[in-house]
Amino acid sequence: MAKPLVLGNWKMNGSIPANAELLKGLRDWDASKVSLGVCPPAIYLPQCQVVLNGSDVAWGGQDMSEHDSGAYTGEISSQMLGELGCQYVILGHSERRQYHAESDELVANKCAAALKASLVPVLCIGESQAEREAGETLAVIERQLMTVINHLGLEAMANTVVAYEPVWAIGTGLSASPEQAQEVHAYIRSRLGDVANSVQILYGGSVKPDNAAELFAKPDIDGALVGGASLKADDFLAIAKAAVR
Ligand SMILES: O=C[C@H](O)COP(=O)(O)O
Repeated sequence: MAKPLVLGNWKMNGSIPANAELLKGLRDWDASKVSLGVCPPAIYLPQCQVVLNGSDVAWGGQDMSEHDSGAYTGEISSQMLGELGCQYVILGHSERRQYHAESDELVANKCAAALKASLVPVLCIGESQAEREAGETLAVIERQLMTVINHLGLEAMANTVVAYEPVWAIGTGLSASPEQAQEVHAYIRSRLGDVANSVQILYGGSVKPDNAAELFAKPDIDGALVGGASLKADDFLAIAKAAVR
């Protein structure tokens, strides 16, 4: 079983002074039992690099272009994230799929570009409330996941992280129950063939210090992709401590 991983997705939050305070609270983390990382807005990546360099805490992007370079105004490339010392890049987050019309194919292309630049893609997949109510959860997961697996090949999946994020649980305070999450995580693992045990499968959606331990107690939940609760060092560290096995 891979080492647990707890990643913070700051989304479009932060400021230089607030980040300084938050990063100061995180930088002494000892990653021997649980890996920890933050994904700030891209403009704050240099600040993270300065503060976290030499620490056990990793950092990464929240998105990137599928292209290497060129006339793509507003975009950031995998190489640029690499230059800033990023280890991870979140791809296919439901907010990108919803507000920027990202398709499964585009997300698969971005995952391939990330791997080419030696970044670890954190592939986000998950169903909407309507899809869950219609009994389509596993069909949605199958479609989103298999588009990427078919594009990259199973072997390359060993260098990725998968995050199950039910859209209805994101930012709502309504986490999936440990049993609901475990069912989907086990399904994801079953589709990863020979590399299943090397892939960290994270849960995301209203993870807080008070529900993290029961989620992490499930056998196929290897950590969390944390939104709101990653903005306070104490809460984020409490979640990371709950992931210690
Ligand atoms: O990427 C993180 C997820 O969207 C979860 O966000 P949340 O913890 O604020 O619900």
